Amino acid sequence: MLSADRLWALGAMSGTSLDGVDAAMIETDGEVIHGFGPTAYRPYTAQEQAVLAAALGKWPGDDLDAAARLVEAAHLEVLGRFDGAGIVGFHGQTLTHDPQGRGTHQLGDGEALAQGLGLPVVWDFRSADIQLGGEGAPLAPFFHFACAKWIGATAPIAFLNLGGVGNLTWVDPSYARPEATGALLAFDTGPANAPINDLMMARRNEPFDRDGALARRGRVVQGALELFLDEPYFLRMPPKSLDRDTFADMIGLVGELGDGDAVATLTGMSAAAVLRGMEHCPSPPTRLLVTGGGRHNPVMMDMLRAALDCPVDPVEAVGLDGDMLEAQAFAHLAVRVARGLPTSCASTTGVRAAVSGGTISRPDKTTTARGAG
Ligand SMILES: Nc1ncnc2c1ncn2[C@@H]1O[C@H](COP(=O)(O)OP(=O)(O)OP(=O)(O)O)[C@@H](O)[C@H]1O
Ligand SMILES: CC(=O)N[C@H]1[C@@H]2OC[C@@H](O2)[C@@H](O)[C@@H]1O[C@H](C)C(=O)O
Repeated sequence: MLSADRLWALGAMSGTSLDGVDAAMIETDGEVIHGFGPTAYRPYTAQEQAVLAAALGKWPGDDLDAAARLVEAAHLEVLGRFDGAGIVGFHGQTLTHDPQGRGTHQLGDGEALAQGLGLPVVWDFRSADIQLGGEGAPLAPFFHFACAKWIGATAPIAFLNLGGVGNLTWVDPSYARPEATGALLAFDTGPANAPINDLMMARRNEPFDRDGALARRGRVVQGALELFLDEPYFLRMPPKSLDRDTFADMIGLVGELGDGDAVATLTGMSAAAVLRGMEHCPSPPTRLLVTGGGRHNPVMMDMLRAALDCPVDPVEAVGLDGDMLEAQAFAHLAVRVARGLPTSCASTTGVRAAVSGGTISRPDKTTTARGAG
């Protein structure tokens, strides 16, 4: 067991958009956030992105070494820029997420990172949760709970991450601990930016619809939107989670449309998935705080604002950093794992009992797999 006291922790996230590695330091005891530190970003080159994209969904498989070494090297480079961290939370790059089938796999060896950085590294955050019947995702909600406390929220609020996939966390900050029954409800809402990015790349050789410029010129085609909303996923009660490409077929729904209408409709689908998700909140949140790259898309944000009664703001409105929240989350979770505190519970992943996931690898080569309830 590592020190139970607060410490500076370094977290890294390589998200489903495959754009690069976000890294951030926070001071935390795993319960209370004491401060936010420096951040860094290491984009993947186009060549690296192609290697990672080719590896998506290929786990389990035996041809993943080049992709794994690439992920480790990128992380070593960006994490090596920081000083003063006592522990590292390393998420890795999700290749496969299939909780009811193949399991979940985040590419990259935390043991290699521990040796390379000379620091304890917590990794493989999701497997223990799945072994106990959970979805293994989302895991940021326990950090969202700490963020709600940090910003002084006194009434229920919700955090929405608009990454490649969308995920929503409803938080009641009146509870003392995140695993308390009633404190949290979390789940993946649906696709967010991934289908938009894929369509932009396929049709225009551009990585994303910057500022929603193309969507703004198109219109949402209702028939395609309704077909999309017929997906059984939206009827499932949370907790529930998605792989990046679970909804890849939705691009077919807009296949006959011109570029503007196609992107507008995909943007409308992502927003509509969030709106469906909001109906699951135990009570209407007083505010929706949006993190992840989609908060930069004014078309998607306006669609949410038009349909919701509560204010919808980027997390910067409360002093948080929407590009780094997930990296900070895995720093915070690393400290929770080191302290044996839970990182998920029934209302965030559907796990049978609150569980402390993750494996701790130390530079002296000792490794501890957690997973105790
Ligand atoms: N200015 C912008 N206009 C429109 N979309 C944007 C803008 N900036 C970022 N995005 C979108 O946000 C995406 C990146 O979001 P983010 O970094 O949150 O994803 P991620 O962390 O990889 O995903 P996940 O949270 O699913 O793991 C980009 O690929 C793009 O689609
Ligand atoms: C399996 C996996 O990597 N899931 C990601 C993905 O990206 C967004 C959404 O889908 C969420 O479930 C999760 O990431 C965040 C960090 C989470 O675990 O909270």
